[in-house]
Amino acid sequence: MWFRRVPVVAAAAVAAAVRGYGTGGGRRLLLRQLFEPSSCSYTYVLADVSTGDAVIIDPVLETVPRDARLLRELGLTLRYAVNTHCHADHVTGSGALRKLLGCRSVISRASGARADLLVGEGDELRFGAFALRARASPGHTPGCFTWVLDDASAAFTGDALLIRGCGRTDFQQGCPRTLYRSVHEKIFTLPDGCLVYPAHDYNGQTVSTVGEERRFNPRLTLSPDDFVTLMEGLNLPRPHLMDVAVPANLRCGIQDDVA
Ligand SMILES: N[C@@H](CCC(=O)N[C@@H](CSS)C(=O)NCC(=O)O)C(=O)O
Repeated sequence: MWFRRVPVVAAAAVAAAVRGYGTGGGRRLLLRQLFEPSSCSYTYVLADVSTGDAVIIDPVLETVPRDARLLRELGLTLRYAVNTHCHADHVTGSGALRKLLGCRSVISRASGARADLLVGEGDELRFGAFALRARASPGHTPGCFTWVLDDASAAFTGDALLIRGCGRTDFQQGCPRTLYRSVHEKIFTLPDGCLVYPAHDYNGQTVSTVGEERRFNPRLTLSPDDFVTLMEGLNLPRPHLMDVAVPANLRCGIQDDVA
């Protein structure tokens, strides 16, 4: 709720206000960034160190064995397997993780995909003393969501905002004008120091900050009209797995045929 239409000037105050959520007991967060090389995808594991409750963001089918092993080794209980959106370049691992570990799969209602939990703006996922809150950030797809840690110290931006880039807008009902508005209104309104963790990187970068992207992102620092022109002229090749990935991901987390 507190995230809705936060003006830039109020962002620091908002961050301070929400630090009260579960921080009194000296909570400790575990955060792991994991990489899948064939699609250059990042998967994130977040957990409350004290309780062992965990969330995984954007798992990839091929790396489910690795991720499940890590969760088991660390003694974590996976509560949610979250998809920031219906990916077009790889099959989600949320269905396989659900089968293996009994977690609940999550995606936005606006994605049109199936999952155990369909979320909307302001919804939150709690894990131990922590929570992730959902901010709709459509444009790459209509169902894209950015998940923000409750103290606004980190944002998992999916394909809406990449490091010095952004998601393409030329398929899956993508819209450059919508993406521009999403990033400016829903991500760039977070505190400068908020860490930006994207779903992909193609240049070996791992993490950025809201302040850095607001200043240096070569696409999102353009005017809205110039951004639209740039995005409409990208002419990128289609992701090679698109025809397999999109139908599989629309069955996100509840497919019986993907082990
Ligand atoms: N070559 C890859 C697909 C690369 C790609 O299109 N990436 C997407 C995100 S995954 S749909 C994107 O938005 N890229 C933005 C950009 O500017 O490159 C493959 O074949 O899988």
